[in-house]
Amino acid sequence: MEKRPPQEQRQQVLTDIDLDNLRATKVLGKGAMGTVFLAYDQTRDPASRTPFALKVVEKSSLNNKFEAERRARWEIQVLAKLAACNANPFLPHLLSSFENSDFLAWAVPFCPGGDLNVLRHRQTDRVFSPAVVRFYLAEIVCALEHLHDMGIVYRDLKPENILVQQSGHVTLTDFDLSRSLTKPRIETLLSSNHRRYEHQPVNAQRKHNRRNMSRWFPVVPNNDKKGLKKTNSARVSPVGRRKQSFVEGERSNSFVGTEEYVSPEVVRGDGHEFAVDWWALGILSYEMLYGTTPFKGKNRKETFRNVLMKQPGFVGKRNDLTDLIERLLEKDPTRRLGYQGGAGEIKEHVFFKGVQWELLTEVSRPPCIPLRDEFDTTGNVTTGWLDIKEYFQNLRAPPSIPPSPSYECQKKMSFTEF
Ligand SMILES: Nc1ncnc2c1ncn2[C@@H]1O[C@H](COP(=O)(O)OP(=O)(O)OP(=O)(O)O)[C@@H](O)[C@H]1O
Repeated sequence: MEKRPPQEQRQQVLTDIDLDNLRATKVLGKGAMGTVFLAYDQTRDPASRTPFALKVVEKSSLNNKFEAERRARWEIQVLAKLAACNANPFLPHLLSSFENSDFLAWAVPFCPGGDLNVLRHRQTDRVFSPAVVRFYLAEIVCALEHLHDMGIVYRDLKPENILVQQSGHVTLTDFDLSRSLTKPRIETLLSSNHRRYEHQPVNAQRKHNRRNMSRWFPVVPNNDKKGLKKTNSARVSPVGRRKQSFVEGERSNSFVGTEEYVSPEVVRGDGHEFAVDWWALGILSYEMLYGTTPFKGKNRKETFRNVLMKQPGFVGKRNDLTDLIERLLEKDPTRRLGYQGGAGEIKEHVFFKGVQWELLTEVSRPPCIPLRDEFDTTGNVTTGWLDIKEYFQNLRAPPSIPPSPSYECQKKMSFTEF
């Protein structure tokens, strides 16, 4: 009889994986690029006690093979870096990877709680209380801070990419859109014009790209007339980025990421950097609070126009959270909270007053603790085994939709220790 694993997943180390030695129990999700399985390593873990998430990309199924493979390899690289730097508790890390002529696959810790979009839809009124928003935002700020310190812009922050771990703490997923701001790139940028954005017409602003380079170099004024080479770095390959949605609230992923989360500087086609993540944090905070994003229009054009022109609307009395949102949704990236002082500036906002940043993982009662539904009450694995290679052979049939995860949600939370 296979027994139920302990509540907290043990620290996993998978040195090598081979698809032939893995057993999958179900499909956890499907993205544009790959399929994510709940898997076990039969050789090292014959009792199937230590599940992990295995993302598998079938090379022949990729529309834009070169670009998609590049993105997959980049994601593996980011996850490997995260593993090497002793993983942040709110970021995943690479457990192992595998490649042959047909597949690219990599393993990361399993998050049984699904994503924040699913979780929000399970709440009364489909919104989180400000205390819950604070809990999750604090962890996400720490995750983004860690990535930015590594020189990586995440560029795909949205509830669907925030997963709930067994412990109830969150972790980011999906790094294929992320991008490194490398030193040579920064040097190139330094030779450009650093005039501050003024409130100018969009076309004029387009000429004044800028980056925050103070993290690596002191920002010095430079009179070089040549403008920055425009980066269309948020653009992704024509590979569709539509993510399978398991609940209401599905939204489309476009050539610039997810439309409702795209920042004004990206819409304008200006170069962009870390501040795009702080913009997305503002959209995320708004959606967690109100259950909708602030600039959503009837179509992409209207959404983008709203992103550029419209101010976010707030219901009811203004408070610390609405102030934070407003400051993150500053259209001019150079005036946006986090632009000058990075995550530190956001952590100091009054909404986070009292948060003990070093003790976030010590918070014993996160808002929701997922139930391990792949195990029945007697501790047996409830689902059958799935042959991964066979799954891809049969892929012509539509993928099955995984059930929503189960949660034990606390009715009331105490944030006194938080
Ligand atoms: N570690 C994990 N634990 C549990 N489920 C996961 C994990 N990683 C991914 N998933 C599930 O698989 C889905 C797809 O994963 P992911 O977003 O990484 O794939 P993708 O192909 O990169 O998607 P996209 O089209 O957004 O690029 C996620 O939305 C999530 O539901």
